[in-house]
Amino acid sequence: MPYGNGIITAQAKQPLVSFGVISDVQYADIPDGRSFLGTPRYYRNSLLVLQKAVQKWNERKLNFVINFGDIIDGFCPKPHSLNAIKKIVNEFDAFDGPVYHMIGNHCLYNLPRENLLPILNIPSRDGKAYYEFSPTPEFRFVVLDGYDVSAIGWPANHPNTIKALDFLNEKNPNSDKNSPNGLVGPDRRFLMFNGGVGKEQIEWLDFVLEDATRSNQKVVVCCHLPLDPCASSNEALLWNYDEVMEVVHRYGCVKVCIGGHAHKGGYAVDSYGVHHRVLEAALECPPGTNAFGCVDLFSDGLFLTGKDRLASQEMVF
Ligand SMILES: Nc1ccn([C@@H]2O[C@H](COP(=O)(O)O)[C@@H](O)[C@H]2O)c(=O)n1
Ligand SMILES: O=P(O)(O)OC[C@H](O)CO
Repeated sequence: MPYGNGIITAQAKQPLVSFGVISDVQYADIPDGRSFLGTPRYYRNSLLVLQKAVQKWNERKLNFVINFGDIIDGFCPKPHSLNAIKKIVNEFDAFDGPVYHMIGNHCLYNLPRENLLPILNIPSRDGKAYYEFSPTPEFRFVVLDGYDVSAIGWPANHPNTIKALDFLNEKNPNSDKNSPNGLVGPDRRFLMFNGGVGKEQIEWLDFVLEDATRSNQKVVVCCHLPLDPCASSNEALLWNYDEVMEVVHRYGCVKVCIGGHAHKGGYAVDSYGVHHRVLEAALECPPGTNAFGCVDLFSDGLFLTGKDRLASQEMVF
């Protein structure tokens, strides 16, 4: 039995569905490097981490997989971006079931939305990348577009680019808008490599959660950018995580929020009992180690079985 002594194990039930998770693969065919703060990044090894993940997900015959974004790294030489993304999408496609992708900042450093979304098979209208799916009648999964209002990915003259640049100018006094210098606490999220959820998406979220509540469904919210300061570094948070969480808390149906982007990962339960899990990055796995997970979803909780650097976690709803 792979699980601990929690309630889920004690009931020894069959999961409703089981799914794979991975985040921040950030593949590039370039030598190893480091983040701005000096953390090692293994750009080529992340491909091996993904291959190992797909092998495990197939062995376990999981129902679907969710990729939490940043499929390739911003340092990927731009003439190679398209091939690098296709290479990683092909690796995901070796999984024997549906794969749900979401966009991260590094995806958008490489390709504009209009080219990226079809490759990632993200259902889209006007370049927007939020959607939902229901793999079992009891649950809905909402995938948010955290770069809806963003200074990256949209054409330079797009209203969302202009809105994002105005917002950054208002919130971040540094000339390098990726620098959090002088910003305090969660205000350190007002960085160019983050983004926000726009008004139309907020309204859509409200509609979906109201509908889920009426249909007696529970909801898992997925977003590349984390939604809770206690589960993430301040620098990685969604610009308007507070506004999104206000909508989430209006309804009791959201049980879990899962994200990536903050590479060292995290976990917290907020004051409304919503679980927040930020996944450890595949990119930061030294060769020979891994970071991916298999999630068993039950009506009253889930169990995330993590591999190596991705911590296991039981969440009871
Ligand atoms: N504390 C920080 C973190 C980042 N930056 C800037 O963001 C860029 C990307 O950072 P990575 O961690 O992904 O390497 C980096 O080049 C810096 O411009 C920062 O200023 N302060
Ligand atoms: O994935 P990156 O390079 O955008 O890094 C994000 C940072 O970890 C957020 O603090």
